[in-house]
Amino acid sequence: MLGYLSHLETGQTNQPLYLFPMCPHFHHPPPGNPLASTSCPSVCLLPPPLSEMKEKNPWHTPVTIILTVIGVIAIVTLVTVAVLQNKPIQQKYKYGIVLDAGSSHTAVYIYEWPAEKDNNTGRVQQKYSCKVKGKGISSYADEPQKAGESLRECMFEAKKQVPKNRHGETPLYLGATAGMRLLNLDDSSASNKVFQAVEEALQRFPFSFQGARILSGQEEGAFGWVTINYLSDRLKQGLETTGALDLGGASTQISFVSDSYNGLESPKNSVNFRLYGNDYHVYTHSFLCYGKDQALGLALAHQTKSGPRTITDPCFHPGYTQTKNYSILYDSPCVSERKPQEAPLSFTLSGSGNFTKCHEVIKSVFDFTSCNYSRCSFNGVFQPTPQGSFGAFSAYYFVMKFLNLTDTSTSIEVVREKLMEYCATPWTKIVKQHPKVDQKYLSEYCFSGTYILTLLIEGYNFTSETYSKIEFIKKIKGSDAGWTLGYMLNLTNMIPAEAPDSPLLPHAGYVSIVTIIAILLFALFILSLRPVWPTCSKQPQIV
Ligand SMILES: O=c1ccn([C@@H]2O[C@H](COP(=O)(O)OP(=O)(O)O)[C@@H](O)[C@H]2O)c(=O)[nH]1
Repeated sequence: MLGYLSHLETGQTNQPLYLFPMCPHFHHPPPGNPLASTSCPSVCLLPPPLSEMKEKNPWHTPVTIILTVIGVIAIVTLVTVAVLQNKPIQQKYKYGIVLDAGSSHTAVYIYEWPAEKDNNTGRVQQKYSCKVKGKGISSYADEPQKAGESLRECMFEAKKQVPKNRHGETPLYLGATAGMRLLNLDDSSASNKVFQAVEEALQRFPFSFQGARILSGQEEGAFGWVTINYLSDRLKQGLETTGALDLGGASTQISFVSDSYNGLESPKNSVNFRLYGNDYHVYTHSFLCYGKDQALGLALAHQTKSGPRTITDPCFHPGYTQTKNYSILYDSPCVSERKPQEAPLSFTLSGSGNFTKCHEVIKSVFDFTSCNYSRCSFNGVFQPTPQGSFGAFSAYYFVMKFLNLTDTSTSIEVVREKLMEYCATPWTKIVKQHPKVDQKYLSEYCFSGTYILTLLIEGYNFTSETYSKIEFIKKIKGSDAGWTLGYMLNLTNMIPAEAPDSPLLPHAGYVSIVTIIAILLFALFILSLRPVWPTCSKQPQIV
């Protein structure tokens, strides 16, 4: 047992001097009773006489002190180096801008991704979006300059959103869809002038402008499919993919992977991708003129074949009336050839709000009779049976959200009943219920809802079971569903064909393991000094 009272050895003081460096809570014994058990609860190290201390206490030998200091420094260095070496580089971002020049409007999207992750995607996300005021660029055919001007406000905003030092290296793309496809069909010179005007306008901004062009329907469908599968991390993880349903104003796209489609039957509907080491054969088709605005035109053309002055339209609410100009309606190349001879200037449309009849009118704009393939959707277009889950976005979402029909666990029969009730609601009541909604949009929801249901069920052959696998979506993880992100990922080569080498451990895991090992090493080092540890006893000190 080691227990030392210094005064006995030194005899220098009357009051004993207790030196218990290892027993910090040990207090001086009560005066007059130096032997009484004191408050040191258990282990006590009574120091050796000062003269012996240097020899007997290993903590005080220079070698031990030096070793301990070196050990601590080594561990601190190891952990610091590990942490710094593997610390993600300060989050610096890169940016890409895509303008979606749709038939009804243009939207500007800014994407950002960590600068060091250029080639290891799954990290690109939408930073900002801006809806350009006014109509789509195709509606400026007669005054192309205004198409360029219309983009300025959102582009100035984009300039503020992207840090100045990144402006020059930020790619800027403009992709035009069905509105410009139609204008190009109708009047290619007007379409070129619109492009010239928007290019001139975009070149004035400090970004790296990569050109403006019309996307093919196939690209629009395929990049929408890439976007939603990228955002839901299905591509990177090699999971079963989700189909994409995109409804625009002038065209609509369906894209999905089917076990029964390898691209041999109707190769024009096949798009192949190799992404993150997986091969995808995607079926895709874009129906020009079957976006919801052009489909309404088709339905109206069907009802005005004979050039009447009035029509009773079942797709509009009872009490709704509108005068429409024949030449405006038949201006679109989707219906221009069907313009009735000797039609008056205009006709008056009166709503009757009858879902069943509206469904019949809408069905008449589809051709379900011709099919030269094993199976078709409509208009003689090959399509495998829908398979797996689907994300339905753009106007699908706007319309179904407004009608409160985004819950696809609701049976198709119930959806029909709800639409029936909604269409039959008098226009005055609808306006009262939605005073803030633009009346142009408001008047068309009965038609649009009925059109969506017809397109999905009769057009694409969704059944009660597969309908329930559709999810109406606007955004995924904060980024809008649409073709723009997929388009940019493709053009910037940001989805590698092969799976990137992933680090063995994520950064946090790596740092934890290094820290735990360092602590264990330190503990082992301390334990290895055990033979030379000074000991302490619970027994009271007897002097
Ligand atoms: O808040 C909104 C915004 C858009 N839309 C409709 O969604 C469609 C989107 O068309 P876009 O111009 O984007 O598509 P494109 O025809 O060029 O593919 C159009 O019918 C719009 O009227 C809508 O119903 N609500």
